[in-house]
Amino acid sequence: MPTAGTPVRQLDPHAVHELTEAAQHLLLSSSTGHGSDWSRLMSRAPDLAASLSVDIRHACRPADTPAGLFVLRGIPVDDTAIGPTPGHWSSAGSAGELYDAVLLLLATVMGTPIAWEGQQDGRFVHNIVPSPGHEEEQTGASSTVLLSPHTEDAFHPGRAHLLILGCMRNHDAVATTAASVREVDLSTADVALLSEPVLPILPDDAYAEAQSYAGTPQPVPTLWHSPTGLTLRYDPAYTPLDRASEEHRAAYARLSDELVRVSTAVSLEPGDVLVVDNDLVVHGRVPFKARYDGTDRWLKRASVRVPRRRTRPAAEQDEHGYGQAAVEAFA
Ligand SMILES: O=C(O)CCC(=O)C(=O)O
Ligand SMILES: [Fe+2]
Repeated sequence: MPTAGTPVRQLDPHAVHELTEAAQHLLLSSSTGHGSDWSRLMSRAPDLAASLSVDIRHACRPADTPAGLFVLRGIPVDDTAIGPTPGHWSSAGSAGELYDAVLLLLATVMGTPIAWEGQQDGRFVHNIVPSPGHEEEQTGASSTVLLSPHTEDAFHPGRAHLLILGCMRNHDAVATTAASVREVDLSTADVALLSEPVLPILPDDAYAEAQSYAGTPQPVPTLWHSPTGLTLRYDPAYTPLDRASEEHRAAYARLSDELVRVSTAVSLEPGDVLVVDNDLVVHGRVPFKARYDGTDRWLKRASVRVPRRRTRPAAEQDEHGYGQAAVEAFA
């Protein structure tokens, strides 16, 4: 069970049936005989998503509490049928592709799915699995370290508005952590300091190519007021804090402490779909010991842009994004 306090939106059996039928239809109509043609599949997703019932659309409405997240529950996962957990994203192939299609449909109801050429081969649905040799990284492939709270793809102006994590398997109940900026208690002075563009956010280890980008990293604000309230862009593991003044660092540390204070742990169960507002909520993961025997924790991840959402500072339009481009589905 997710920790008490996480809003859970239960899908009824009828909605689940409808969703899985639509996902199966999407896969069948995009089958090439040896896998799925994902560009064909993506092009068919909008019509199918638009035909889904009001129950599903209602379940996909924006997060409506300051926690900025919710869990969709009720989708069954057959632990045997999905096969072993892949040892690395690059060997996942079509493993669990029914759930890729389910996540893409949900993502399409919520907005426009995005992918990154420089990450997981440009796939729209990523496989998050612990991988040998990556145990201590600050990426989804790690395990033994705390994956510290972060905004997803914080280095980039095209980052997702919503992050969707679908659970395939989680035998050890390893928790995802989440903390909302709308729940922190910070002084007006600290908010003002952290609203100044002082520090850049560098590309994370999942983006090898962006890390060798030759341009100068551009400083960005950590906090700002958007029309809906306080909003953040935060990834301390990739922020060169030593470039800031002592005063700025102290304010940043107070924000970090507050995010820890309000943090919740969400232990996803198979079939759970966690939807996180990436403008309000930072997420991470507690440390765990990988099994590396085919029964490891396995999540699917999709990223969504919400058309016409105006939560980002105008100055972001001038950022170079370290040469990376977010690829929008149906563009
Ligand atoms: O493993 C998790 O629960 C979250 C990993 C993560 O940060 C991500 O998938 O973006
Ligand atoms: Fe993440």
